[in-house]
Amino acid sequence: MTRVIEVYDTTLRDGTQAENFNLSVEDKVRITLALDQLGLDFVEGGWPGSNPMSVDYFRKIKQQRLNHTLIAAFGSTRHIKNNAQQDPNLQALIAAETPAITIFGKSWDIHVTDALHISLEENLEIIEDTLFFLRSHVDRLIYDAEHFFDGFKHNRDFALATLTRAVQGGADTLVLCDTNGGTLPHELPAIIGAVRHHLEAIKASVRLGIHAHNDSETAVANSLMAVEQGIDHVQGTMNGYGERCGNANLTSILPALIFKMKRECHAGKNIEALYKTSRLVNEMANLPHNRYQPYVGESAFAHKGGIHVSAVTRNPLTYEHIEPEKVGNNRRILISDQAGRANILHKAGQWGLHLKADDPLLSTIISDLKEKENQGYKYEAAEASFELLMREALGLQRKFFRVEGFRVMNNKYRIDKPPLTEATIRLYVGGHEVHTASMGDGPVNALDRALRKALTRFYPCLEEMELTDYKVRVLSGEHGTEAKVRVLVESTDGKCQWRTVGVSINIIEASWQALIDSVNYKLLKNEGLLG
Ligand SMILES: CC(=O)SCCNC(=O)CCNC(=O)[C@H](O)C(C)(C)COP(=O)(O)OP(=O)(O)OC[C@H]1O[C@@H](n2cnc3c(N)ncnc32)[C@H](O)[C@@H]1OP(=O)(O)O
Ligand SMILES: CC(=O)C(=O)O
Repeated sequence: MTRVIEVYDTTLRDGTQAENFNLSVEDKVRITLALDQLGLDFVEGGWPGSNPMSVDYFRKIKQQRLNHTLIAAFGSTRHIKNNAQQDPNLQALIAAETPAITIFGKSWDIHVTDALHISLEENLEIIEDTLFFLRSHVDRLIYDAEHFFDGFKHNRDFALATLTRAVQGGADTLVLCDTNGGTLPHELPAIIGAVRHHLEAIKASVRLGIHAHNDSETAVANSLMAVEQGIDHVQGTMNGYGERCGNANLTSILPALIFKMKRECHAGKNIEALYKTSRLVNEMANLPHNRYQPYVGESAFAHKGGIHVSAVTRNPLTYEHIEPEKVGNNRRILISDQAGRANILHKAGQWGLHLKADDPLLSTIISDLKEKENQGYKYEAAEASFELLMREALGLQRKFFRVEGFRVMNNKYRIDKPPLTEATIRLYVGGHEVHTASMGDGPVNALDRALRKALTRFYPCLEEMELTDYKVRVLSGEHGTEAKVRVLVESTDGKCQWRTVGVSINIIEASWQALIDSVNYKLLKNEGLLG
């Protein structure tokens, strides 16, 4: 009989051992609540013997109502100098008052002799009596057999003996850890088979688990292979954070278990929350979301090549391994020089523009797009500019204003003072000539201000708009300061965001193009002309 797979998250403990991945106590509590919503069985909150923050977390999480998740506190076997009752680490674990405790111990003989400087027999003793001491204090007692796979390969009898002693100490779950992440999937069946055989021989009735690190980039594959071999407790972290190259990534493991291997696990009940939970973890850690991440990355279901888009719009199965909505993600169609008719028709439909497959303007739009991309424009990240380009081609662009010219002056009047920048603009709105000037922190800021000053009395909605990001990319390094630049501008009006692009050998001209597109887009939006 196959058992329900237990999923154990260690983002808050092993995840925070990753470089640059740091969480406050409040972040940890928020992530715990989200993981509970997702339906994970365990959340390992930290090592209470390690730092006051972990202690604080265990105190605060007790005040929260969790629907399903059991909180686990983590620590090592007792120190050789202490007996279990007096070991400060074990005392801290009990004080955390969690329903589960996870203890890691050494399985690899060189760790015992070279890292702990104790004998193999002493290591067996500290495993057994640590677990024995903790047994009565918790519902679930989990033993992480650190470096189990390496230990097994070097000294099989000793590695197996550590498991025997963990069982004798009262562990209900034995987790085989690939701590250095060097094991490959094909090695697992023989090792797990030997462990199962050993446990049967000693008549142990325990769950077997896996905890894989990603140093060979096989942590997810190893975890899934372990499940194939009958393991029914899987540890990992959200987005794969963890010491060095990370841990097994639960955002890949969960959908694979549920949708592909058809295994039952509680997290399956709310798997459509996977995408937002994965993003929440990154937001809490103030890290960018990896757009290429399987299942939960923004590009995981983004189609760029014309051939792909054509097929996917006819039947998504042609280029998608699962439906994006199943994990809370969505399909995206990209616009670039690799687009074909299907990409353009899809965007036209999305934006409410009437364009038929046999309309000759379709070819005009595609050739305009490819010519512009060849000049350096990139519409993938600036769809608002492409929508304007399409409207222009379809004769749907409104002329809100006509610019006659602009001038930007940068005056470094004293070498020890910041420069003063001023922009002037001359434009027409209907029959009115408008001539404005504005100072700014820099040329783009001065232009932006002068443009709004000129237009706001005709179009007050521009007051709601602000530029939120500005990126410049040099397109060819061959001509030094004469190289072309691409400017990407991100704008918002508090309700939505849009991105526009400009390209020129002059950075101010490129910025101006992106700025003008952004303003035009906002004006169209305000008139309800956007789809
Ligand atoms: C595989 C893993 O990821 S395990 C988790 C690793 N995570 C961390 O290390 C983060 C939290 N760690 C910490 O805050 C600190 O390392 C502490 C509080 C645990 C220990 O700090 P310190 O007492 O200063 O020791 P230090 O950090 O140098 O660690 C080495 C000590 O741990 C002992 N130790 C290491 N593993 C074990 C173990 N499984 N069982 C018992 N003792 C152990 C070593 O024997 C050594 O003690 P010694 O110097 O008396 O021989
Ligand atoms: C326990 C653990 O984190 C490891 O062995 O990698």
